[in-house]
Amino acid sequence: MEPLQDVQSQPDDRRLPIDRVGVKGIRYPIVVKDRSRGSQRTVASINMYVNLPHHFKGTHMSRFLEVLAEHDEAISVDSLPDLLHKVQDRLTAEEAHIELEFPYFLRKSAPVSGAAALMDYRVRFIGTLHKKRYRMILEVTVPVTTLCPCSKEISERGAHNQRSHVTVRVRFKKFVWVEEIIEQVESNASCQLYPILKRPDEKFVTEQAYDNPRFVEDMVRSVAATLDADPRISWFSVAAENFESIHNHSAYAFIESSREEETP
Ligand SMILES: Nc1nc2c(ncn2[C@@H]2O[C@H](COP(=O)(O)OP(=O)(O)OP(=O)(O)O)[C@@H](O)[C@H]2O)c(=O)[nH]1
Repeated sequence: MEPLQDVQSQPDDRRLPIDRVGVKGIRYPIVVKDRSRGSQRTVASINMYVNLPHHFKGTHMSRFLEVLAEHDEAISVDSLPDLLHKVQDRLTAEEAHIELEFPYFLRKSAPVSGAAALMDYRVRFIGTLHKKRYRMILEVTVPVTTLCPCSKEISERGAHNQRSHVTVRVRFKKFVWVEEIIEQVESNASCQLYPILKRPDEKFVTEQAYDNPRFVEDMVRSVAATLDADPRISWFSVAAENFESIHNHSAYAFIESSREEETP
């Protein structure tokens, strides 16, 4: 058989380097640290990219999957730096990026009945290796209940409330558990969510939300204050989106750490 053309390796004369090129949406089994059970198996959607200098026509996409396939133990936060190094080497790139997004499951017991089941949280690990500089962001999105302080204040009866998503991103110098971020967000909400609620539980969460009204601004300020006080955290951002029950749009607030992103 005639040797096959290696189009990707051909030159390109447009003098336009590409910041990120690679593969998106690979579904792959991973193992993540679980504070109560040691580890948890889940399935991630993985994106892998490298930079591409202007003089190359294309990157070698099969090599990203080869790096994954050759990684014979489960992929975890600990293996992220090694994976990034392997991608950088195999693709002879200056910069490599790996993003893992996956459901993280926590067993939660209802506040009164104790009825327990698993609840999922969206977690992302976003790793970058630029030359020899490794940086990683842990992102956790926590769904909670918020009840509106204004609605409660001005209404004779009840107050509008809704499910909200609070998305926390952190860079850390010392390990931070996913569970810690979840707890920080849930403890600052009008009320946390539960997979199972019997009637006594439903009464409890209804009244707890009413007793703890929170604007979207309250959510981001109280979570930001907690993260800012944590010496392990070198940078953070907090975004809160209330899926308002009285509008066909959301309320939204965002705070980013005033600290410079310290180089690890
Ligand atoms: N760069 C690039 N590759 C693509 C594109 N569309 C498909 N491909 C991939 O091209 C790959 C084959 O190219 P390479 O990965 O270089 O395969 P190869 O040349 O046989 O392998 P190497 O010898 O390791 O380079 C296939 O896995 C396709 O998925 C595209 O738009 N850009």
